[in-house]
Amino acid sequence: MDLNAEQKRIATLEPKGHQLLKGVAGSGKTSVGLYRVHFLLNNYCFGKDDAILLATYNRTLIKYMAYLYGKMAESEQGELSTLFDTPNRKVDIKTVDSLMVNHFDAHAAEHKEKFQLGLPQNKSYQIISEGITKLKKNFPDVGILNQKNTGFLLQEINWIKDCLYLEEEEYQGADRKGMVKSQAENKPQRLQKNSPTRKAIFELMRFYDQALRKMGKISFSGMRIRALEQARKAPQVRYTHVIIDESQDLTRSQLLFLKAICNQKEYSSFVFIADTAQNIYPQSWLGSGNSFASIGFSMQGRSHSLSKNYRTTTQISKAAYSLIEHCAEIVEDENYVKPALIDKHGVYPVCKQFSDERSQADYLAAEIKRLTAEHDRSDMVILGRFKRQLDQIKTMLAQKGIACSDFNDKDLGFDSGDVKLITLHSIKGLEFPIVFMVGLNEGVIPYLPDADEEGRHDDEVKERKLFYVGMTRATEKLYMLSSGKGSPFLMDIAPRLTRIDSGVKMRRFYNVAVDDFRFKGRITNIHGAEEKVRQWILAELVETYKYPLANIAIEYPVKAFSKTGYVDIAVHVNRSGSDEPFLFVETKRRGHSLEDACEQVRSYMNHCPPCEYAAVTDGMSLRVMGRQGNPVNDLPEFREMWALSNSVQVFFHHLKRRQKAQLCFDPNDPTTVEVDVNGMSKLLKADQLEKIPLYGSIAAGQPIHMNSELDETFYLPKAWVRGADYFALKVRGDSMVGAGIDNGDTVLVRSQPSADNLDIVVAALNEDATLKRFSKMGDNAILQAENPNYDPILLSLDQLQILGIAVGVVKNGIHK
Ligand SMILES: Nc1ncnc2c1ncn2[C@@H]1O[C@H](COP(=O)(O)OP(=O)(O)OP(=O)(O)O)[C@@H](O)[C@H]1O
Repeated sequence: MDLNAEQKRIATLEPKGHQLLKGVAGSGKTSVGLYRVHFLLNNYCFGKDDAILLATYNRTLIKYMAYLYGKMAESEQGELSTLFDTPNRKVDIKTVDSLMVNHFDAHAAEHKEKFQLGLPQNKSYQIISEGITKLKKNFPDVGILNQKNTGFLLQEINWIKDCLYLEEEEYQGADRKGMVKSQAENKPQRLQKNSPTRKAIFELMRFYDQALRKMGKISFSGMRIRALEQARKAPQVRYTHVIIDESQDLTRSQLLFLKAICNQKEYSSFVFIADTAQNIYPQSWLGSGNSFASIGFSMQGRSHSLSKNYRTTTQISKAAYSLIEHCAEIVEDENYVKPALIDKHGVYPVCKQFSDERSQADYLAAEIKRLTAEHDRSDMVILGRFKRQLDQIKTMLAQKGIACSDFNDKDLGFDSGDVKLITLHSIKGLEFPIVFMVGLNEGVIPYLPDADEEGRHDDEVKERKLFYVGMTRATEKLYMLSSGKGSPFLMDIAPRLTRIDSGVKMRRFYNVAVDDFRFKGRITNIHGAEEKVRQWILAELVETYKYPLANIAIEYPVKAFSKTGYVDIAVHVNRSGSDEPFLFVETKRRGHSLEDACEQVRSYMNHCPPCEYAAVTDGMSLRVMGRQGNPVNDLPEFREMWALSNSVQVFFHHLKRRQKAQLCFDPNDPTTVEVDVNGMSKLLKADQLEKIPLYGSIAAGQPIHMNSELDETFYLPKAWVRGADYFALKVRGDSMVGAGIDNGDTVLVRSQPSADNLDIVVAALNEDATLKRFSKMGDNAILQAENPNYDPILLSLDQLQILGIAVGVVKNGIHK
């Protein structure tokens, strides 16, 4: 992978103080950061005390960086400096917290303290709960001191510390976006500035800290405060250049820590890499409305942006953008960068809803097994909002023989063979070819456990960003699955950019406005749940599958014995001069079982022989079957030929390649032929077709063109008959039935005077030409029929005149 010109320009800018590199997900920000390390190392790192720090958010991102660097190294042909394989004395690629922990340890040693870092969440909750009981006596009117708010209060305490509001006064005056609660529901109330509520919370923080200290413990936010103090006083290292990836998610204490360990040389530099659309943590400083100026930097004239998303396909990129494009808080942020598309086409994301976890897991298992034919399982990742969702999926998939590994396991690399399980928060910054987002349900994402209207909005924006982060991790295929009522975010993703299943053109369910309903006058229950599904399918048949509305009927009567049933939707097409039902669709309300509907529609199809396809759907799943009840992946698209009153369909079998195709044309104008190979149809016009002379019989001893052609016209795609002369011959008799060539068929023959053993040849014999299987025996030839009723013909080679070999057969005759 080569960086583009703009990326390289940014990566090799002369280091001059601080800079901001902003850009959309997948635009190569991390790649540029890595390249810049190489550039700085070779050009601005010669002093004895010079060193470079590339700071990341977590450990998995370091693994990811090694993988990205490897990709770049491949095309730089050994030019890139070694950063990962052997440690470089002058370059540190580390998580911010690991550096902070080192400083914290030094701080503890200096102060002769001993703390154990972190404590289980249930223990933290217990302490907060005790604090609430104790403080309630002093603050009886502060509603927020309620056992129901334990989780919120713990988060608030960590936020205060991460923001370094170490004095109550500072906290009392701080802007606190998104933490507003409703009194009526006995939930936390607005955290008004200079209020008893804030005083109570600050007191609770003191209580919590003391309790921890007594236990010999310290929280991560507490650790960071001490680390910063230590770095300001006695930094363990000083970096000439600091590059901070994912800086939008760092806390104030982390950012100031990095500033404290930065050297102040003439050529020192400090680069923030950020994407505000991907800010997902509530404690983050820059991502929560605070300016760079608040940490002592002015970015005016110092920012560079990257807008091309190289990671995902155009389809995934567009779908992800449609999720955020109407969210003002995201797109109106001054550092937001609008994505630009590059030409990387793939398949549309699948958006699918299930009624429960079990059916979601069944689908997931089937899809993983199907995809295993083209992908390694290590290419696949399952993303959940919560760890508990992933644990459940893991168990269910294990029952189906699919092993999954938690990505957070320390020893798990990118190329471990199992499907990986990762939470949405932990996948930040990474990428995988196939991403399954599971359990995207209402109440799960956005997850807003204790927010009221005002607070809800800010939290919801963060959750929307989290969803966006998940979507933008997929390089090739994205699945968005829900196992109950779907997340409202799914409805915000433009339906035209999603599909109801893989390999299907149908877009996922969407509501059609009642004003736009089709067949309005014939609907009995216009507001019925089933009607919504029918209107969606009708819209899809017309808009996606291109069936003219004139070819569609609803409540189509089908006589089954003495009863008449009514099919929800029937599509008819014009073939061989008459209108025939071609496709039946039964619709059910969302979540309704499809089994009965399948049975019903199959029975309709059986009582209506011309009908070739049947489909059933409840808006969540689509099942399509062929005439024999055989499953078919997708509905066929409308073919222009079906609009003609006289269209004729013939089947072409290529004898050599064993391929089949369907040709459809109007005999009055055979210079337009629709060719369908394996369900892929193409309309070919005169300049793409070759007229093939068609003979009824061939007189021996004459050049072929001396024979008289039949009136019938016969055109085939030029691509099939390139590079040789071809003619067609009408078959009379049944001598070749064993080769699939029947009386009345037409064979396509390549003119040539010789044949290989076992070719089917057209050979001049007596007065006529005959079609037989050829084999050579010394100086003789045997012409063998493919029908035991006929004897082989033996003749010497010099008696035999081969006119050509049969390469294909057109069934049904050319005319009907
Ligand atoms: N110029 C390029 N040509 C081809 N591929 C590129 C180019 N730049 C980046 N990529 C690829 O795009 C993908 C995303 O790169 P990278 O992780 O650096 O982006 P990012 O902006 O940091 O993404 P995010 O913000 O989502 O973490 C990687 O697979 C990378 O190899």
